[in-house]
Amino acid sequence: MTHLSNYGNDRLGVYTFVNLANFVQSWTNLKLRTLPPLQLAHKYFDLFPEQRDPLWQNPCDDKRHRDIWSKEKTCDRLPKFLVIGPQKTGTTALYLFLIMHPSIISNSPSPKTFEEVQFFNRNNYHRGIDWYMEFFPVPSNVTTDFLFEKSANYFHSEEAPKRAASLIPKAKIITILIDPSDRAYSWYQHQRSHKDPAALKFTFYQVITAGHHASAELKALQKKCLIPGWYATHIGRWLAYFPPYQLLIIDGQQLRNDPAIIMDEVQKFLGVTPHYNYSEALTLHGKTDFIFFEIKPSAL
Ligand SMILES: Nc1ncnc2c1ncn2[C@@H]1O[C@H](COP(=O)(O)OS(=O)(=O)O)[C@@H](OP(=O)(O)O)[C@H]1O
Repeated sequence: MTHLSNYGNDRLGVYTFVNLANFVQSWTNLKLRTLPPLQLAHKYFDLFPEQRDPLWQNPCDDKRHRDIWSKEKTCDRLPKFLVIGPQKTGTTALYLFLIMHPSIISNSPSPKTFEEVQFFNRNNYHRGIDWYMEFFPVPSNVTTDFLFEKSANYFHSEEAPKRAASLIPKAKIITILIDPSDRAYSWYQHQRSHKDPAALKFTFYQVITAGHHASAELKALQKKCLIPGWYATHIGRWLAYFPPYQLLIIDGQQLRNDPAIIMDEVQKFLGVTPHYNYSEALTLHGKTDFIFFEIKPSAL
């Protein structure tokens, strides 16, 4: 985009390239050849395969980019923080608590990806940032409104940290951890309840103890079950792209037992205003397996 706008509409650019080509042709033995645009693109990506995967940056971070971007567009429709998972640690509970806050606004749900946008980890990324920003409202107050997105598979994604850091480098990152064996078991039960044929076929014991000689199906299930639990590896990857003060690790057990204290910590970490009184707003009814709460207007 930048190159097209810089050179395509720029007469000096065309002049420079024509003369450069003439110069090379006259003074070297290099044979210059060209191809139709599509074939040229294929050729280029054959030569530089690492450049097939784009890395989107915030168009508003550079004045030159901002100047050539459409006036109808804004960069304010990007999240200020991400809840990255991992799955089965209480991310839905945290999401529901967060959206109780008057200044915290989630993305609209994606019908295709079970409500989560899953932009940074999957091929949705290739749909581009306009596609992503469509999920977010234009904030009524850029300073005080906190847009966010929860995609629980970002946590263990190889690509997500690098891509997120490129587009939203100042974003805060929230992760929840529980005992990885509890997480794995909860995930396995989740798969069974969703009638995953492999999870229905094998016991949890078989899944976690499968060795080299196990069937490909069982090994694949084991990977999906256990890999998100390699907490140090995944957090290390996020920390390679985000400074530690932008990362909040929540104890999932405490979130379950004492959500108001955790939500106070989250508010402080985000720097969100006004302070929302979760102690008043959340009325837990003794059961920890499900989320029960009442929203009290007096909480503000
Ligand atoms: N308030 C609160 N705090 C912490 N944890 C809670 C809370 N409420 C529910 N849960 C438990 O969270 C588990 C589901 O986690 P997720 O919402 O992350 O699952 S998912 O990835 O979105 O499918 C799921 O765990 P399991 O019951 O062990 O499967 C829920 O019981």
